[in-house]
Amino acid sequence: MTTTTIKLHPRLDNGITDYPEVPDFSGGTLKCLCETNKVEVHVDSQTAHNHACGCSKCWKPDGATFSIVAVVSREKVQVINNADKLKIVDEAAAIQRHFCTECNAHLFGRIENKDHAFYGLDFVHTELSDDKGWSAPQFAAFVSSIIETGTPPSKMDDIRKELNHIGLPTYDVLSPELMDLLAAKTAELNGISQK
Ligand SMILES: N[C@@H](CCC(=O)N[C@@H](CSCO)C(=O)NCC(=O)O)C(=O)O
Repeated sequence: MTTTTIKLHPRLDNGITDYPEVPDFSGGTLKCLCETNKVEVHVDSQTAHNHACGCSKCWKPDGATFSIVAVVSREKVQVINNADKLKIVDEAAAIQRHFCTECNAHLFGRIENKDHAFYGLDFVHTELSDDKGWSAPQFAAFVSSIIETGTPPSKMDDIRKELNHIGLPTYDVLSPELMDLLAAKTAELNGISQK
């Protein structure tokens, strides 16, 4: 189905596969890619805002151009095994991505800044879970950002078409709904009331 030679992501290249979203799904366990002593993180909830992300910072499986990442309340995220293998990619980043120091998979990204619009939410890659029922990707974010990591601008038209073809609207930042939340937080922090 892919019209471009670019690999979007194994779960997007043949359409949106492996996302049999289940209405009352209540979560599952994310496991890192190590053969043994896997880091395990239990997510005790369905996720929201699942999306393909083209930014340079979100974890992608080998060969993929996009990550697939969703959010969930931080209280629902608990490391249950091999926490000692986790480290933070960049403590100065808005999203503190906790990765496995052996296989490099990102288990969860946490926002610690209480003034951030998304404080209280963790970012997770549910492809790291064998449990079936997680929410499916709904849009593609930070699409132009893939140029920053080597995709030629000449391929962007085909890539956007392909993302649209599989049902994902494309944005060069986040979705309008999430951008509105970020802007409303900025207004709040600046003491501007919405009439
Ligand atoms: N062009 C940059 C964009 C980086 C960026 O802003 N990434 C988003 C991704 S969130 C998931 O969709 C973000 O909010 N980052 C905050 C952070 O990483 O701490 C690039 O590609 O690097």
